[in-house]
Amino acid sequence: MEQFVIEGGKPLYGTVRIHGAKNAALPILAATLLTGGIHEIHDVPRLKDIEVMGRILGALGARFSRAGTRIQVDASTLRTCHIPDVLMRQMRSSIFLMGPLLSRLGEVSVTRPGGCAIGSRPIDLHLYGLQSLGAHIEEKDGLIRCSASKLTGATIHFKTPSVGATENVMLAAVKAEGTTVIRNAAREPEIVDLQSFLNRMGADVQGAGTDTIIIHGVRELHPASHEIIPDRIVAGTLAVAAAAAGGEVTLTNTIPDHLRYTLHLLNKAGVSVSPDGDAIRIRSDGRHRAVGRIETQPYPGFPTDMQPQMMAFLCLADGTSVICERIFDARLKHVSELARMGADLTVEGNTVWIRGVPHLTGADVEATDLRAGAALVVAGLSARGVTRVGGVQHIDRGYEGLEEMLSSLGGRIYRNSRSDSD
Ligand SMILES: CC(=O)N[C@H]1[C@@H](OP(=O)(O)OP(=O)(O)OC[C@H]2O[C@@H](n3ccc(=O)[nH]c3=O)[C@H](O)[C@@H]2O)O[C@H](CO)[C@@H](O)[C@@H]1O
Ligand SMILES: C=C(OP(=O)(O)O)C(=O)O
Repeated sequence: MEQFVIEGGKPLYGTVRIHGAKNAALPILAATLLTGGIHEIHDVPRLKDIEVMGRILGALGARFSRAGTRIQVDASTLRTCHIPDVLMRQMRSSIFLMGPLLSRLGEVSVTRPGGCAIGSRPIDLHLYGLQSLGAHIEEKDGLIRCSASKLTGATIHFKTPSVGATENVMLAAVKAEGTTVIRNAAREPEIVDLQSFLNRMGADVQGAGTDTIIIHGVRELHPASHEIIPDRIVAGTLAVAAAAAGGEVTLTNTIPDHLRYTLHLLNKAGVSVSPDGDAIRIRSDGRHRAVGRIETQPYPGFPTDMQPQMMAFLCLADGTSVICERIFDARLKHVSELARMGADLTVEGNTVWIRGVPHLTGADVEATDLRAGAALVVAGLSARGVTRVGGVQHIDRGYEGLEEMLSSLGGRIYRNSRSDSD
């Protein structure tokens, strides 16, 4: 098992380019199954989840190849509609394959997806959406079989906005007969990116980024070329790391508007934030103030995927901040790890009171999921002494070479193999 070893207390200086977004790339790669021919996707990060998606596409019969940050997929040779359980379990995004397989082959069989252990994460909205388009769904002995002789457009009203369910329905509906309307759709930028890719393939999708998406079914799609949007969570994590450790960092290849809420909070805490075109400059002396009460919300609200990192930052703020996690029911596992580093945190239900302390102290901590791991890295960079963060495999799901990006900014962080006796 690997760990990050971090010598904290060093300010960060320099410029770093933000890679493409995992959460945009994954549904777009799933979309390549909708038709045969060679698709070309650019700026796809090298991440564990992308590798798993490649393995799934390969297991389904598609050809998947990477050259640098460009991925080519050709699904002309798609030969099965079954995804083995061992692959389904490796990430949440395996569920995105349901929509395209149903559309292309008229059937799909999967088991429940895996993903970060951050809550119960049901799939009822995915199944409701596909059923509304005419799919017959049966779940028996852990296997979900979904079939449809024909998909027909429908109006789908989600009881809560779900990023994944919105994307799955878009993927299934682009070739359905007639018009599909998704109401109370999720509005995340990654959904807008999926819409752009689908429209490049010849689909007719409008409204992504609002709560109503309208999809007019088309008969044919064709392969397309597309560049993935920058990862707003990676950018947000580096911004928060620079704010916590102090220094001056410029992030390039960003869409500052996608980070609006995170940047607003940093500003409120007294950090200097200057967006300039596709760049964002963060300047901080490492001292900042509490931000009051914040709640995670669907986009454009404060993102749950930034909650742990923001909490790590606020541990060092002057005063008390309160964070309420409203999207996932078990996304506070970093709290006990931050406490090992001297953070003063009190949890009640899904709400955490964060009383700022003058400094954190290096400790041995464990990443239990992707963003919890990122939060511990942020804490380690700003702590006094040495922090060892275990569970690096979770961090590798969402950050390409996080330690290299931070080292290039002067952070003292390196990857180490850990033996059980350590
Ligand atoms: C690959 C990807 O894009 N992952 C992101 C996606 O996950 P994901 O798409 O899984 O998250 P959702 O937007 O679906 O989840 C939002 C809420 O809806 C609930 N829900 C979801 C589906 C369902 O069928 N039933 C149901 O009740 C969830 O439990 C949660 O409370 O959006 C999350 C919320 O922004 C992010 O944290 C994840 O990083
Ligand atoms: C929770 C996340 O990912 P996933 O939905 O793939 O588990 C995340 O990116 O923070």
